[in-house]
Amino acid sequence: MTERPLPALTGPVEVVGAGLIGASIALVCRRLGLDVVLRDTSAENLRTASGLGAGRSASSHERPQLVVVAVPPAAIPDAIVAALGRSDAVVTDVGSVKAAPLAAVAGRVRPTDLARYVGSHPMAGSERSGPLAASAALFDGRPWAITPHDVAEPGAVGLVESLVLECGASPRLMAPDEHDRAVARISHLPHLAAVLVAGRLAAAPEEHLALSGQGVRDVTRVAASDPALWQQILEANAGAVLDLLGEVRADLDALMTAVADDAGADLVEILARGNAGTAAIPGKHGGPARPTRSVFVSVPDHPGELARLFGDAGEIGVNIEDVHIDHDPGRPVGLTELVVDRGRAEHLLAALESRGWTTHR
Ligand SMILES: NC(=O)C1=CN([C@@H]2O[C@H](COP(=O)(O)OP(=O)(O)OC[C@H]3O[C@@H](n4cnc5c(N)ncnc54)[C@H](O)[C@@H]3O)[C@@H](O)[C@H]2O)C=CC1
Ligand SMILES: O=C(O)C(=O)Cc1ccc(O)cc1
Repeated sequence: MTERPLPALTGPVEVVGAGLIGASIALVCRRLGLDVVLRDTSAENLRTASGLGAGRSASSHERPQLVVVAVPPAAIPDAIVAALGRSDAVVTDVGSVKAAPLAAVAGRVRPTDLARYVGSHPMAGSERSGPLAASAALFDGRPWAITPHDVAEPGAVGLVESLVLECGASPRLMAPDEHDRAVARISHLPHLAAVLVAGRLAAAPEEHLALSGQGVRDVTRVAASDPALWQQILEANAGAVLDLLGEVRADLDALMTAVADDAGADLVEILARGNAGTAAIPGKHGGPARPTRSVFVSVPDHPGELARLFGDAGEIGVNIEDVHIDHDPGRPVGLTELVVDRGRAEHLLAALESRGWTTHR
């Protein structure tokens, strides 16, 4: 991303908040052989994260090179201020919103200390929380925003960039305000859309739910996330989220009119805008979106079968872009969706069938 040499991440790295994101970063740092120091207000999460090999409990006299604040959004400003006061380390946070915490910190620390703080935000995670959901592979190939403020030290920005690269992620430098508008669009609004759709399901008749397929699962997955976390995220980014919700409200009115009036052309235009939106999402590694197609394969519920399927796809020479497994515990097979390059899908289907796999077209 930049031409200048980046400062090496040598540790110790201190992680404040050893939950999903914090423990995942800690696991990466441990894998690099760095000394990792953990802090958490939950003794249980601290014990679990240490037990998973994410690091050791902090003592009273740590001298970290880098502190990563990974606590819930509402606790972030206090935790950054405390970290800046405890040592002379570079401090970053991984919070989902950047401008409001920065303003809160800037009002409470000296400019020389503020210079050591650089916000960041990994665009990776899950609907699960806590250290048991952590993984050193969480950030592989994902974008990770770095949001320097005007007086941030270049060396501090560089060290955060080094962390991002060591985590296997792709650093994207941007201003905090711009970041917040971006995540309102690509994360917070999608989350709320998922919540609204999922909200129609909780009290739905069982025979309706029994027909659920992959579509409803795709659209609602993130709605399973922790409501307390999301309440804090939305509160911190209310302005940008409200702007988009206003646009969606207008779209919803237009959609209702088009459906009610049987206005086919208007409806097609609205649906086509959805096509354009999905096509605009870049490919996984930041390149242009490549058209993909899903190939569905029945996989027997035996150890090693999934590995055999992946092995066969590899021998057939087709790269798997993404995978979803729909496993019904009551049945001896799982349905596996392999997302592959659209131009290679037919070849994969035919080759898998010739190797004895049951596919679904
Ligand atoms: N969940 C996700 O997918 C993503 C979350 N984030 C951000 O990362 C941060 C952490 O989120 P998760 O790891 O998902 O949450 P989590 O709930 O898994 O972990 C948070 C941890 O912080 C601890 N904690 C709470 N208050 C604390 C305090 N004052 N001092 C020290 N420890 C404290 C909790 O005990 C818990 O272990 C949040 O700010 C969130 O916005 C960023 C990207 C993705
Ligand atoms: O699970 C997913 O796909 C997510 O999108 C998780 C997520 C949650 C919060 C963030 O700030 C960033 C990513």
